[in-house]
Amino acid sequence: MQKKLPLLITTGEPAGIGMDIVLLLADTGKLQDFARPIWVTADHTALQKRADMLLAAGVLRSCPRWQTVDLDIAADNFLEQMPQQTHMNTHDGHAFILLNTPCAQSVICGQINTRNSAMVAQQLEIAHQLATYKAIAAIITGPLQKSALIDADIRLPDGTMFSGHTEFFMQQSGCDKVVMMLANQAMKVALVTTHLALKDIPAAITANNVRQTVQIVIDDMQEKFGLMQPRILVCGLNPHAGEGGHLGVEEMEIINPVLREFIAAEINISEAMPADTLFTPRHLANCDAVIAMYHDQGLPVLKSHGFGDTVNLTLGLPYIRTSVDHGTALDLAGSGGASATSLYQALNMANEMADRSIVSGTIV
Ligand SMILES: NC(=O)c1ccc[n+]([C@@H]2O[C@H](COP(=O)([O-])OP(=O)(O)OC[C@H]3O[C@@H](n4cnc5c(N)ncnc54)[C@H](O)[C@@H]3O)[C@@H](O)[C@H]2O)c1
Ligand SMILES: N[C@H](C(=O)O)[C@H](O)COP(=O)(O)O
Repeated sequence: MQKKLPLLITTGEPAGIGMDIVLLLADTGKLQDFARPIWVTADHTALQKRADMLLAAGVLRSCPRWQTVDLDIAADNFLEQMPQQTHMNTHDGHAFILLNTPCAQSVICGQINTRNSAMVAQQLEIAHQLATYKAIAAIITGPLQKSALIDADIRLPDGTMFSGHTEFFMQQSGCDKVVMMLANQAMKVALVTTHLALKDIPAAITANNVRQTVQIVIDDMQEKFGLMQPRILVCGLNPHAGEGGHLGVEEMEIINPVLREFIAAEINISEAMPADTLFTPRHLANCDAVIAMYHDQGLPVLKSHGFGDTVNLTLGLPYIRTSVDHGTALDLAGSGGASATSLYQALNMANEMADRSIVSGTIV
């Protein structure tokens, strides 16, 4: 039988709860639910220290066992070495394989230290390289502190400000466009724009952006969720979807002409709808995905229906990437108060997508 490739978890900001939630799932045996090796990127020393804290807090029953691999990321043959590691799995008593990504300075819970931000970025680089090389089935990201990477002057590959995992993986993969989607039991919400200041959003609502977003949502609802004829509802940008042009013209001039192209092609999609009433049970009952124009139009509604139980995923990438729905929760790091449910859901979704996908003839 073909071996299944690993799921890779990046723990993100070391002062936050990324390591805590991995340890919590390891302690309860839930990392074994996926019948795949689990690889984790983190600093070995910081992880051990966090485990000790959680043990002392009484939230871990025992210290999870893991096997540490010291990576020589700078080595030319870094990627060639990695597939040989796939024989290491979770059946030998280890909860996971730790790909050690050392911090520059020791980690203090809840205290951002921008000297450790390069290590956060390095985790993303490793994840991208392993996914591109098809050494892993999927990337599952823990939370990072965007402001820390910005303050450390860590930039996206195109030299612009670091704004999130979504933009990082998009640029590293050479994609022109990807789509942020968050999903829970209540709904799936995809965004036309991601991490943009409110004042910059209208200019980003172009016909091309709307068209690319819709197409990626259709393609990935089919490929990643197995929904061959997805039913999609689309929010307008303005109050009351522009009120016939009296409260904004983006719906009439940009959004609806694009949506009519898809309707003419017999795609089950709405024209722009007033966002205030779109998210009501009557509409949601008859739709597979909502497309919102911007971050805080869609995500607050979705998170109010299941924060902590939601998965963030990136559509349109050449590999599978899911994520937790929450941030670094600096206030909870090391306390045992963090919930690991979103990480579990993100692992579960990535695993299901990997089981469904066939990459280069290899079942991942
Ligand atoms: N996936 C990601 O990398 C990601 C996602 C969202 C936010 N962020 C970043 O996180 C940082 C902090 O953002 P924020 O304060 O707005 O959001 P946050 O999610 O870190 O915290 C919001 C509130 O929710 C609580 N909380 C968060 N996760 C929890 C968990 N697993 N269990 C229990 N309670 C939890 C926190 O204690 C806090 O009270 C920002 O830099 C933001 O950009 C990262
Ligand atoms: N908007 C995301 C959320 O609410 O979960 C969060 O900022 C993370 O984004 P990235 O996955 O791009 O880092």
